[in-house]
Amino acid sequence: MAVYDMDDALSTARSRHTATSTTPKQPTNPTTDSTSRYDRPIAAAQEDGLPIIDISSFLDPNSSTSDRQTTAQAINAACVNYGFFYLTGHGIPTAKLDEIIDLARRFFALPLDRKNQIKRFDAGGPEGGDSARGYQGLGENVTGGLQDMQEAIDLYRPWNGVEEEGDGGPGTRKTLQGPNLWPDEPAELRGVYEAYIKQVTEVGRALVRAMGAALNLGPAQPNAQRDAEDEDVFARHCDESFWVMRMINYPPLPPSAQSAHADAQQQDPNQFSCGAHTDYGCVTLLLADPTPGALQVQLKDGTWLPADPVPGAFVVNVGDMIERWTNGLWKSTMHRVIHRGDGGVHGIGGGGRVSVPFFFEPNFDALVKPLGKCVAESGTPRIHEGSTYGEHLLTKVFSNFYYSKRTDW
Ligand SMILES: O=C(O)CCC(=O)C(=O)O
Ligand SMILES: [Fe+2]
Repeated sequence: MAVYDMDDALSTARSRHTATSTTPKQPTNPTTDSTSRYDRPIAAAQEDGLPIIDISSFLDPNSSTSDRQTTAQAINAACVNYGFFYLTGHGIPTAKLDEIIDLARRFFALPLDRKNQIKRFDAGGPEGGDSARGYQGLGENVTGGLQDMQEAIDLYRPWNGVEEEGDGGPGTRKTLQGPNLWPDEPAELRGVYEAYIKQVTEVGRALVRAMGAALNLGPAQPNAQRDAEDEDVFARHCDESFWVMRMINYPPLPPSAQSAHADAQQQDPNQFSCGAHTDYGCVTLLLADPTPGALQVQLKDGTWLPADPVPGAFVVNVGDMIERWTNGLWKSTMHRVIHRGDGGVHGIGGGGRVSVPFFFEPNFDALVKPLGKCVAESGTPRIHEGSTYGEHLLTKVFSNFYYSKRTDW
């Protein structure tokens, strides 16, 4: 990563965060023609689930142009209608995916003091934390101001820029500039995950190439400029992807205080395993255990569709940066997780649901602004003046953690 002025990025991020936190949120996926054009796709998803897309033609250098076009068209339809789809043909064996889930589950089954050996600490503090990497216990993650019922390890692309001294003086760090904190146990976790990150990064690269083709941006010219608006524009801006990977365990949500005495089925509507949100970056490749009914995706009519796992497939969604690049032609769709524990118990961990999302993101210093062709096609003014992915990420890191823990969990 190129040298990056962290202080500038941080102060821009802080002011953006303050400015946006008071702005009412736009309705999800507004469309001018939501009663006609989108009726059928909504009904289709409600009956058949989200579309399934095979990405193999963008991973195979010998695939035919027509196979790639078919895939690209399917991606465009899925992104216009839902912003979510299942991805197959990625080439990562199902046994490897199962191992990733199993290793995460084994980590979460450890006693809390062992998990806290890789605890996330605030940047600038004496523990050398960077506010982002490491283990966070139940209730530390916050979405929309509410605590999520989850524990997680957060890993990021290693920081390749200059490492500056944190605000607390020598030995302290700036936000995101620390090393990843890998657990010692299970001993094989780190090696297996590092190999997986390489594989899933290749899938992310193929996916953003397919997305450029899906938008019909036209073939890349040899020696094209980084910001040339051709079908490789996303791939160039993600060539040093500042990826994020989370290992998450969601214990079943507890019954609310009132419902414990009244109707046990009735649950606190303000409690979420992960509150409704959009993802920050480019594309998310979500791997989850087989628990049904946990992840829900908001359709354009406002209803919530369960996105249950399909064996061997990733659940993919586009994030805020793709929405910005496409000037809203493809929306970064709201989703949430509600795991009540009635879907059965999976191995160790007492009914916890485990997922491992991989966020394939733009480069930290990638300047993301609406593409001219998408602005013209959307027929609406530019939705954003443009800023770096790093600035956007920092606003999210600041709004994501809860510093005074609830004690009733
Ligand atoms: O665990 C899941 O199913 C989704 C997690 C998620 O949406 C996220 O971490 O952004
Ligand atoms: Fe998400």
